[in-house]
Amino acid sequence: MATAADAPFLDLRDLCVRYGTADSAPVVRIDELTLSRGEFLGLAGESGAGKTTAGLTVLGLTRHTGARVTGSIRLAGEELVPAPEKRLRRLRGSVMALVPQNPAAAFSPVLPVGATVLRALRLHGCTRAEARRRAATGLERVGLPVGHLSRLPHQLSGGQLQRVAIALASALRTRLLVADEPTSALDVTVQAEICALLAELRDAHGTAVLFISHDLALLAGLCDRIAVMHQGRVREDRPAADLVAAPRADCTRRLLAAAPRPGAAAAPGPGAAVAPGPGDIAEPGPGGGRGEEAAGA
Ligand SMILES: Nc1ncnc2c1ncn2[C@@H]1O[C@H](COP(=O)(O)OP(=O)(O)OP(=O)(O)O)[C@@H](O)[C@H]1O
Repeated sequence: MATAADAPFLDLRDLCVRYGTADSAPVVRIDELTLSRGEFLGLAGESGAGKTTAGLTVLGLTRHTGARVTGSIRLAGEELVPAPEKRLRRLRGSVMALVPQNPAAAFSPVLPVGATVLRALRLHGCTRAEARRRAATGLERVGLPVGHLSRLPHQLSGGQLQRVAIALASALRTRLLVADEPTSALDVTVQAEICALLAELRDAHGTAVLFISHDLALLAGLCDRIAVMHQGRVREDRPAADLVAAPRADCTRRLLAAAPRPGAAAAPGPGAAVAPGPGDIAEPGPGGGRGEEAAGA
């Protein structure tokens, strides 16, 4: 018999996100998507596929932009879709957090980054001394001198700021990170360092990571599984190595073809279709199945 310990850490069911009226077309419609403790799940897809909307909805952040969310998001067994804002605020930081594409937006431009870090730690129950200790350990873990905490955001590079954001997640012992294209503005070397830090965070705290990117080669090197979205739906969700070695959905093939990278995931073979296929274009009906079926796999 399944026990609570077997249950996925994050479990999305029949998740539907709409903007506008209740009968507007959904921009996200995920029948099922799960993430285990300590797992790295890549969420891939072309621009507009719904990746960011899905990630922000998990954190309860699309409510603020007028989204209508229905269905179920369970985090460690707790249902979040109808959860009060106060509860979501508490969970953000202590249990789940966002590593954004542009970390500068997460820090006040007029305060030293350390002030933001210490404030977040204090909000989540740390004493002043504990907050200072954890902030210093977090900075050390991401390889930055503690003195960087007294710098303003514009005095740090994009990669350094991203490290501070990860140091904060580490200091808060976050259990779920939604990383939304966290390395897309960084050069390849810094990108690799940030990915290594996320892996360390997983090892230190069992943090699960939902890593959003259109770059399948990057995801293949980092993630246990990859789910590929197209037009709001998950078209395939499989172990990363299998998915890049033998893509099933047309949208996956297009992503692979668009981002070949030496030494990383192989581009599809010459026979692979890269033009939109029927599985991508056809919108399955409301009772439509999961991605692999929609992709004609
Ligand atoms: N606040 C909003 N109001 C209305 N529509 C929105 C809003 N936010 C997103 N959308 C729409 O939802 C769809 C999915 O957008 P989303 O940003 O989630 O895609 P994405 O896969 O993350 O794309 P990208 O890789 O370009 O960031 C798009 O059609 C977008 O226009």
